[in-house]
Amino acid sequence: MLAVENLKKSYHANKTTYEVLKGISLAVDKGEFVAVMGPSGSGKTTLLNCISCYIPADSGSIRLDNIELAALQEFELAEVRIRRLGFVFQDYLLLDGLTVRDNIMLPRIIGGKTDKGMEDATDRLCEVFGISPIKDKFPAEISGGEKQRTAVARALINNPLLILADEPTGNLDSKSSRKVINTFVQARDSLGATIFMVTHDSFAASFCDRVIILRDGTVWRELSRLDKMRGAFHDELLEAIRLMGEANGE
Ligand SMILES: Nc1ncnc2c1ncn2[C@@H]1O[C@H](COP(=O)(O)OP(=O)(O)OP(=O)(O)O)[C@@H](O)[C@H]1O
Repeated sequence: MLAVENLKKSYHANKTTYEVLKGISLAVDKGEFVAVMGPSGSGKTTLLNCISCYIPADSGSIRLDNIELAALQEFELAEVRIRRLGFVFQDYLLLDGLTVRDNIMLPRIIGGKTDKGMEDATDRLCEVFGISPIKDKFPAEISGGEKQRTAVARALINNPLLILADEPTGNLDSKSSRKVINTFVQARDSLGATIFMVTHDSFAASFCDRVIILRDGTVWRELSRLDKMRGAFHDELLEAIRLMGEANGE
């Protein structure tokens, strides 16, 4: 589904070059829910922005369903963003002037696919995520959890190959965070969605199938949940984070 190989990216500021991604390789399989963690400055957002086609990498390869993104022209990358990727942001980014239903349909409208199928797909997503009763409301009239479910439904409307989520649990408490993560788990289990999520939140990450930990622009460690209980996987993540802190002399 997603294959990243030896990805490198530097920023240049004040005549200095900052090497941020130093040869990242990773893969995400169809139907997997994968988290990327790592200390501040380890390159998580830069990696996500490269996969999102927002910034070009310096070298290396990103293949999405066997399409090499580096080989695409700008207009083709825009097509990938609109049709092949779904995005979920920390602040939901719903449009205040549109109803829940219209917000969900928006990527499809932007992509020019305004057929009858769009309405059916929207209604189906509203049902899956339990937001049918509020679909004619506006964002100001719904709860935080309902906004997040709307945002995840919107990310799924074009049947994307991959959902990219940037800190979706942000500063939420663990109860709200759990509701958000349940929405992703439901998207994976009911709709076969593939999800790649950047997070600082080990609790949220402990619901994932796999967690990739970055350190200083490289993949430091990958942990798979396999058949472990969530709590045991959370402990394993906390221990890995502690070990990384020790290795950093913290
Ligand atoms: N546009 C830019 N120009 C110069 N340096 C940048 C730019 N964007 C990011 N950086 C630097 O690259 C490094 C990695 O940034 P990035 O945002 O990818 O890290 P991160 O792991 O997502 O951090 P955080 O957890 O704090 O969000 C940081 O040292 C940052 O200062």
